[in-house]
Amino acid sequence: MASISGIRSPSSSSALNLASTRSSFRRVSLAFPSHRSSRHYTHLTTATHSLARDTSSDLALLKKGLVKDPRALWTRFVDWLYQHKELGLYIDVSRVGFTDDFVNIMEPKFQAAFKAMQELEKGAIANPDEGRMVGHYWLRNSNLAPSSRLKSQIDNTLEAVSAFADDVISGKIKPPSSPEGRFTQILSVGIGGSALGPQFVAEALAPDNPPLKIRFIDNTDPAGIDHQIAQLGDELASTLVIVISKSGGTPETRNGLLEVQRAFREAGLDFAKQGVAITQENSLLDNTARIEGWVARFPMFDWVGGRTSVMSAVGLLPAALQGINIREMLAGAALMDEANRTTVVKNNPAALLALCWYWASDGKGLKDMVVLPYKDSLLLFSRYLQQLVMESLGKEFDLDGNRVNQGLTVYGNKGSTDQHAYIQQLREGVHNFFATFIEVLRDRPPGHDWELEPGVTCGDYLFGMLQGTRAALYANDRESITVTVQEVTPRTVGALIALYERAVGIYAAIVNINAYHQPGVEAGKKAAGEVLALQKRVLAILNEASCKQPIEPLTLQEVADRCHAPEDIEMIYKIIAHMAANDRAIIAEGSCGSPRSLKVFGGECNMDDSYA
Ligand SMILES: O=P(O)(O)OC[C@H]1O[C@H](O)[C@H](O)[C@@H](O)[C@@H]1O
Repeated sequence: MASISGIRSPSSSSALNLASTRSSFRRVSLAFPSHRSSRHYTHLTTATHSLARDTSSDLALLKKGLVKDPRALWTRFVDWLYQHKELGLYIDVSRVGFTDDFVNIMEPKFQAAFKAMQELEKGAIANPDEGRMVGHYWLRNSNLAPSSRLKSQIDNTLEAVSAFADDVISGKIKPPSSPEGRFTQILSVGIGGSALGPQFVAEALAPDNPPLKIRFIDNTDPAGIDHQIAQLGDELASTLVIVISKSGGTPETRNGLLEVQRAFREAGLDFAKQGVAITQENSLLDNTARIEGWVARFPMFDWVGGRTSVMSAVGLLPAALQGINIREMLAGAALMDEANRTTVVKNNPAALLALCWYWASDGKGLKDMVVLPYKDSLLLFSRYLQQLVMESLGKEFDLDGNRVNQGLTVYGNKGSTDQHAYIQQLREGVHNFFATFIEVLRDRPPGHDWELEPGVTCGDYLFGMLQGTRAALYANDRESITVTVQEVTPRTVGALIALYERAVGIYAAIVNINAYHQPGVEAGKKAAGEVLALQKRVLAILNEASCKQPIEPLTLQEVADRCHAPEDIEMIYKIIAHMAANDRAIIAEGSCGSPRSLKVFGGECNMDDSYA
């Protein structure tokens, strides 16, 4: 059957192959100058013909772009509004322009995705490349765990985390040499999934005066580490250091630990009496903590990925120590998981998000997701989602081995702050995004509000800014989702995390990728290792040169030749520039601005340095 532009559409109806549908979309769209209207048009064109529907009214609608008539929009709003009563959470997808036909086309894909999620929850090897189960949903409902052994691991860990936190807060477990007689600070050392969840939860939920305050070392930046340690000052003596690493071998985390241990030594403190490890059993970190006799060790499980580990000891222990109700967080997540098990797309909150993501980004990440919480405490949500979404969905190959270069870019900060930064471009500039507003209805705890002008509170302004931005973006054909919660509580934060975890899982199933591995991360790590190995050779050559009488400054080419790595001369230049800036290489002649002029030797004469 022919579409209106004369291009043939895919023929089957419910079994419609979205990949071929997409290629038809693309060809059809060439006929239309406006990207927005062409895309709407093409979706409908293919859909309506393949499903043999009456298209006339929809076509007229699509030619006009998004629904703009206020009454029609209200109807769309009411028709599609999702509400989770118990959580007090709403999702409004009315400002995303998907059509009913698109929903119908996607239905089989969603049913397959729901099935995949059911299998995953039953313990299937949902991460085939790594041969692993994917069990973060069991963490908030251990009855779902596929064996009693796993269930008791979850339950026991939760008990142990709660008991340990209680004992630390009450002072039963205390640091050996603190005048305060109890722990007052947490220093969390970890990176990626071993930092982002705890950081988000702390920012969102820590009370103003928590029993223990938290700081993070989440990088191998020496100045950043020094800053955290300096800020602790004398309180280092009452700091509980939690080292978090699933693998137990991440270099940045190891470096953070070594730096902190050095600070403890310099302060005359016994690190082991203040150290806690969260890691997989028998990892390097686990063995170190066991041998050195750290205060406590908590397990991470093979079947929980770093980016979904916030409901394991990784997120729960730091949260509990800050006085955050972790059982409520788990309850919120469990309620959301339950809602996400329905197989009716319209009633499934995570599926609704996945549907919008697919529509807005053509199922290929062609548009970015801008996440805008209008609440300061949710500032880190977009940073948290960056790893959850981009490490899960950003994949080169699909499950069948086809090169797909999938992904969905996430960024954002908070409203209304961003209104004074980049909303200008969102409203009027390059149209390469869709927005997600996170709205929090409760402005302040009851009884604290006041009107800063007649009839208007500070929170009314924030509300007005959100609604105004949403409307202004939509008026310029920029689509948005709005997720609304009553308050930022452990329950709603747990629910939000669970919502996005599931949306990522469903979306990944729809686009047929493995959301649970991260092969791309290894390339950078491997290359970093090679750089450090080369650096050791460069250092040995330079130090040897500095031992000569007289000292023998070398050109970059000479260094490269002596390292037997002439092809690495650019990297050798960068290594030397970095070492020179840190007084470990001496520039005898020339400058880094003209690399060929450089002559260098080592910062110290050390003939013991060897290189292979
Ligand atoms: O928890 P760790 O094993 O130290 O891993 C920390 C992070 O490292 C990696 O680079 C992975 O890509 C992340 O998914 C992970 O969260």
